[in-house]
Amino acid sequence: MSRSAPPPPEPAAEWRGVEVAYPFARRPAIGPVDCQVRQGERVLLLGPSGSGKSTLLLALTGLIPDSIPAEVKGDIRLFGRDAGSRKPWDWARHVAQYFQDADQTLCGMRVEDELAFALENRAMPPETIARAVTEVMRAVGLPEEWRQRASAQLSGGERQLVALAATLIQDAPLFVADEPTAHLAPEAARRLHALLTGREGGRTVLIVDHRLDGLIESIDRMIVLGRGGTVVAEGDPRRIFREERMLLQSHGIWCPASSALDAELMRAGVAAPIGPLSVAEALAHLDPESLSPSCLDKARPAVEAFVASVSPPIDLHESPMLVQVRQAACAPFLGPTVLRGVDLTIRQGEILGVLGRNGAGKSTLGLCLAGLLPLKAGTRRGPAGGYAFQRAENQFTAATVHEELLTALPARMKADEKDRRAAAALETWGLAALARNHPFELSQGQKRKLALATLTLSDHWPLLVLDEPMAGLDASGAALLSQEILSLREKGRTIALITHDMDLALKLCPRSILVGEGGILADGPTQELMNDGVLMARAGLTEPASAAATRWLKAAALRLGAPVPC
Ligand SMILES: Nc1ncnc2c1ncn2[C@@H]1O[C@H](COP(=O)(O)OP(=O)(O)OP(=O)(O)O)[C@@H](O)[C@H]1O
Ligand SMILES: Nc1ncnc2c1ncn2[C@@H]1O[C@H](COP(=O)(O)OP(=O)(O)OP(=O)(O)O)[C@@H](O)[C@H]1O
Repeated sequence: MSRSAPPPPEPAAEWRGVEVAYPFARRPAIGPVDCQVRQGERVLLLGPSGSGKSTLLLALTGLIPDSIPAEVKGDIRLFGRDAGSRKPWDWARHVAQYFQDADQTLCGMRVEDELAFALENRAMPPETIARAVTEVMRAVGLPEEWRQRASAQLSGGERQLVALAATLIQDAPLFVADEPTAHLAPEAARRLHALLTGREGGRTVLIVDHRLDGLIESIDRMIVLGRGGTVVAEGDPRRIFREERMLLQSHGIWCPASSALDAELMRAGVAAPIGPLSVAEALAHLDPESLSPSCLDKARPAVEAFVASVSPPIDLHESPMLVQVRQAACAPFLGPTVLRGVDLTIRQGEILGVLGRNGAGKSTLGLCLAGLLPLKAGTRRGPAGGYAFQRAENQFTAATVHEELLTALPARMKADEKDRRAAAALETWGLAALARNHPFELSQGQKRKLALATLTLSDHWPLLVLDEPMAGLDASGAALLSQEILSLREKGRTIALITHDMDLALKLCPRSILVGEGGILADGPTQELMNDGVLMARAGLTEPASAAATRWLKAAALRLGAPVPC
C-alpha cells in the first residue's frame, strides 16, 4: 500500500484578492494582490515608493484597518488562519513586525525597557528577560553598557538598531521587516541582513528593503509590486534581475549594482551563465589571470562602461570658502561633546560627502555646519544653511502637501507665482496626485520626496546639508535627487551630503570626510579614501559595490600590458 505524501504546510502568510483603499482616496492603494510567503522562506518584497509595500504588511496582522482606517477586501491568512479572526496583538507570538519608522516602534525610556517590553508582556521571569536582552544586544551589535541609555538620545541609526533588536527579541516564527537597514552604516547593515536572513531557527522572513547589495544573495524569492499596487513579477532574484530588469526600471525600482554590470556583459556576449547577485559574482568567470586576451578585450569595455557610470565627477577648481570651522567641538542638543578639534573648510559650489559609522557624529556635525547647533568650542564662519532632516517628517509644518511646499517660498512672492512654482515641484517629484493629502499620510519615500522638494525649492540657503536623503527613496526618486543635487551645484549652491551609500558618495562627491574616533578621521578625494581599505575599516565603512569591478579593470590592464586605470 503506497503512503501518500503529507500535505505541504500552510503558507506563513497569504494574500488572496486583497485590495486596500484609504479613506477619500480616488483608487485603492493596493490590489487586487495575490501572493504568499511559504514557511521557512526568505522573501524580499520590492516596489517603488507608494506602491503599497507597507500597506500590504500592515494589513497582514490587521493593523490596517484596526489602527489605521482603510477598507480591506479579499482574504488574508496567517499560518492558514483568517488574519481578521484575531486582533493584531493576538498575532504577536506568530509575527514580529518591524515598522519602517523606528520611532514608531520605540516607546520605552531606556534601551533596556525597550527591549524587555515584549517579553514582559508575556510575563516571562526577569532573569530570562535579562538574558534575552543581553543576547539580542550582542547579536545586533549594541554595546552592553547601553542598557541604561535613554533611547531618545540615540542617533538615527542607533535608534533603528534598538527598534530592530526589540522586534528580534520576540523570536516569532514569522519576521516581517519594513526597510530595516535604511539608516544603518554599511557594516551594521551587512550584520543585520545576515542576522535576519540566517537559516538558524528556520524563521520565515518577509523583508522590504531598497538596499539590495549584500541582501539578495540570501533571498529565496522576490515579490515585486508595480506602481499600480499589483504584483508585476515574482520568483528567483537571479532570474528577475537579469530578465525583468527593464520592467523593474520602468517602475522606478532599484536593481543591484551587479545587475547593471551583468547587462553590460550580456551586451558584450561574455555574461555569467546565470544572473549574478554581486559584482564579484558577475566577474568570477572572467579571471584576468586565466582568460584569453580576445575574451578580455571583449569584457573590458563592458566593465569600463559600468565603472564610468559609478565614477566620481571631475573635481572643481579651488573656489572661495563658504563655511569654515576651526578647532570646533560639537555636541548633540543637550548631549555630551562627541567631536573635538574639527577643522573643516567647505568651498562654494562643492558637494562634500560626510561618511562614518552609526553614532560617529555626522548629524551633529551637519547641524553645526548649518549653524543650527552652536559649537561647544572653536569658531564657525559662514552663512547659515538649510537642513534636510534624517527623519523627513521632522520638517513638516503644514496641513497639505501643497501648503508644505509654499512654506519654502518668500512671504513677499505673489500668490500665483508661488502656486506656479509649487505646482512645478509637485510635477517634478511625482507628488501632484497627493497635493491635497496631509504630509503624514504619505508613504515614507513620498515624505522624503516632499521634504527634499521643499528644501530645494527655496533659494534662501547657499549651503544645504542633506542628512541621508536617499534613505527610503526608490530608484527613480534617487535619480531625481542626484540630478537635483548636480543642478543645484551648477547654480553655485553648496551641498554637504551625509550618506551611508558608498556608491552614491563615489558618484556625486569629488571630496569626502570620514567622521570617526571623536573627530574627522580623513578629508580628501572620495575615490582615494575608498581605495584605502585600512582607513575605511577604521571608519566602520565598506568599499562600494563597484570596487570589485575597478580591481578587475586594473588586473585586466596589467595582463594586457595596457595603461593601468587609477
Ligand atoms: N494613512 C494613509 N492615509 C491615506 N493614504 C495613505 C496612508 N498611508 C499610505 N497612503 C497612501 O497609500 C499608498 C501606498 O503607501 P505605502 O506606504 O504602502 O507605500 P510603500 O510602497 O510602502 O512606499 P515607500 O517605499 O515610499 O515606503 C501611497 O500612495 C500613500 O500615499
Ligand atoms: N540628544 C542626545 N543626547 C545625548 N547623546 C546623543 C543625543 N543625540 C545623539 N547622541 C549621541 O551622539 C553621538 C552622535 O550622534 P549623531 O546623530 O550625530 O550620529 P550620526 O553619525 O549622525 O549617526 P547615524 O548614522 O546613526 O545617524 C551618538 O553616539 C549618539 O548616541
